[in-house]
Amino acid sequence: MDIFSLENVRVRIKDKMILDLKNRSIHISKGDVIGIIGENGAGKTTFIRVLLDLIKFEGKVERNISFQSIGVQMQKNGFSGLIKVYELISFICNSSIKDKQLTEKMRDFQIDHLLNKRVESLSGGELQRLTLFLVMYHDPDVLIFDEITTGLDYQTRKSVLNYLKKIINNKTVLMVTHYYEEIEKLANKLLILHQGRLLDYGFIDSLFEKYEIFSTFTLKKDDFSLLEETTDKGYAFEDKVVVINRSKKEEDKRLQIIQKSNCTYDYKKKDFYSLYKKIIEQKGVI
Ligand SMILES: Nc1ncnc2c1ncn2[C@@H]1O[C@H](COP(=O)(O)OP(=O)(O)OP(=O)(O)O)[C@@H](O)[C@H]1O
Repeated sequence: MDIFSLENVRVRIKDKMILDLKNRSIHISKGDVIGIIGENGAGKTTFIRVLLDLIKFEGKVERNISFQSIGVQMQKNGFSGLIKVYELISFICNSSIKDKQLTEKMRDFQIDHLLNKRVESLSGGELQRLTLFLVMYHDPDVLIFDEITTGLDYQTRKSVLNYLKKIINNKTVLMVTHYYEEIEKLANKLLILHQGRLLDYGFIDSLFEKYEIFSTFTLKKDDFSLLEETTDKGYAFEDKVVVINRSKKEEDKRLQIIQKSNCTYDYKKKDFYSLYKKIIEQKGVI
């Protein structure tokens, strides 16, 4: 069953088209966990705002779910920083802060010791735990996260991700992110936007197949010459080069060369950086 379906959606602000899904239809089904990616200004937040009816758009959006069943974390949460944590919780949860069930849940999210703090004084990790608690409190069927781990340190990000992995079971999830590891860990579908246009949308495994990425080797720039005879190109990335193997046969051939030379390399079965690069390239947007 489709939870959301979009046809021909366009968002125009003044004369600028900031989301243009003309002639495109997008179906989001129950149980999909979708990573939404694209560079800054690609239209990711606008897409989410369309789903939630928070912005004026042309085209058609069907929602087979009530807004009460959607839990949303947005980049700008709109909480006043001056409000105390316990005030915010009792307001959003519509319950006394002393309620037994509420207290247990707060303990689960490790926010029970933050109740008397002002929201503005919370650390990034504390604020994200509080946000997740508020998003999850009514146990929504659909979860929408707009950069849930941005600004968190490595350790906190890891623990938020582990937590998300546990809670998203059987839920439909849309997550805007700039971190490929989040997609790798959680998502089964990918939606790629670029300058307001949809570049592709589909199951991650199908996209890797469609764009012929079987695996990748990442080498230091100086070592790329070793593989130059086996490929016409690599994707430069910081001081490294990524080489895409289109098949197991190509992987084996290159692995032999790499191992003979003793150079250091990284191997990835699902390299989202290469997938994104290839999609951008094939759609002619660079
Ligand atoms: N209210 C607005 N008025 C004018 N332009 C807007 C408005 N909202 C968004 N835009 C523009 O629309 C484009 C898409 O914005 P959006 O926030 O959807 O991008 P994004 O992909 O979420 O970006 P980021 O990764 O930086 O959060 C941007 O160029 C942005 O400046």
